[in-house]
Amino acid sequence: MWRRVASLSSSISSSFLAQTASRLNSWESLTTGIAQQAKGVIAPKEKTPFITFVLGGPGSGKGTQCIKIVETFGFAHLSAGDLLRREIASKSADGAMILNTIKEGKIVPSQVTVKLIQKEMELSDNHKFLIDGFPRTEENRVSFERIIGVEPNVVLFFDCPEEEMVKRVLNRNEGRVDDNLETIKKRLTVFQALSLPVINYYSEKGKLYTIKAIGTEDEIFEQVRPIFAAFEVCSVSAMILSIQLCCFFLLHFESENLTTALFLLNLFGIFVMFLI
Ligand SMILES: Nc1ncnc2c1ncn2[C@@H]1O[C@H](COP(=O)(O)OP(=O)(O)O)[C@@H](O)[C@H]1O
Ligand SMILES: Nc1ccn([C@H]2C[C@H](O)[C@@H](COP(=O)(O)OP(=O)(O)O)O2)c(=O)n1
Ligand SMILES: [Mg+2]
Repeated sequence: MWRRVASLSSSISSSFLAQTASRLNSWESLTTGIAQQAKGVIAPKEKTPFITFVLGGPGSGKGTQCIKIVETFGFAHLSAGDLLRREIASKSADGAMILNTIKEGKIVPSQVTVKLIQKEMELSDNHKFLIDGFPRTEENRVSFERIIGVEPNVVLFFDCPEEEMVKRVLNRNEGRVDDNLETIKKRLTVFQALSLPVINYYSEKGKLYTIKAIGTEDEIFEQVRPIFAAFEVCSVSAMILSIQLCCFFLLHFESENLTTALFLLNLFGIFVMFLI
């Protein structure tokens, strides 16, 4: 299963060790919550957040796939673009600046966006977050790490040809100020220059899952589904293994045969976990 997931992308080039370490950390997040706590975000909550960044060019289908991930895996969906548009609509102090930046196809200063994301995370009862359209720059990424204090567990990259993205954006029909040919061209240049380095950074860290974002919405989701399904399987396996280990130590002094049997069962469990 793990190798099948990895083969989804030619750009998943990181070492097995990096991926295993990342997964072990994620198991903690999904099960026990003993992993490092995020500054200011989850102090009052029991579980460590499980964070997925959803990246891709404009119109690559991030928002569309996020809806499906939420339905299937129960994440909270935080769209950076939606949060910024809400700021514009609320006529807040930053509203005019955000509107001009978006019209120009540029990126809003990180501190503004990260504060909006942080507020939503604090308000949410969920501990699994899909952060859509963020980080779009290295500055976004560093600012999130500094203010929130955690790294993502998973980074999805929806890889879509430019001409398809342009076609989709021009047909989006949501009344957005940036859905016009002039702005989309600027956004694509910004994506190449500022967002691709972030994607490469996560690829090197072994956290990137590249999705070929061409085909029907359902076909694309069939590439996304196994990624989260594998994390769920891992968290269940980790729980089973913990229970087995408890039994092993409890029964250690009771019966030699039982101890040997449980020891072998544990070895088998570990073997299976590294296979999936
Ligand atoms: N697989 C797909 N094929 C064709 N159109 C799509 C597909 N996925 C999404 N769309 C449409 O393309 C537009 C952009 O999708 P969206 O999810 O808003 O992308 P993003 O959030 O990456 O900008 C929307 O109108 C959406 O309905
Ligand atoms: N991290 C972010 C995300 C979005 N923005 C701004 C600039 C983007 O062009 C707009 C729209 O972002 P959004 O994610 O909604 O755009 P798409 O869904 O990719 O078309 O918001 C930003 O400045 N910083
Ligand atoms: Mg979107």
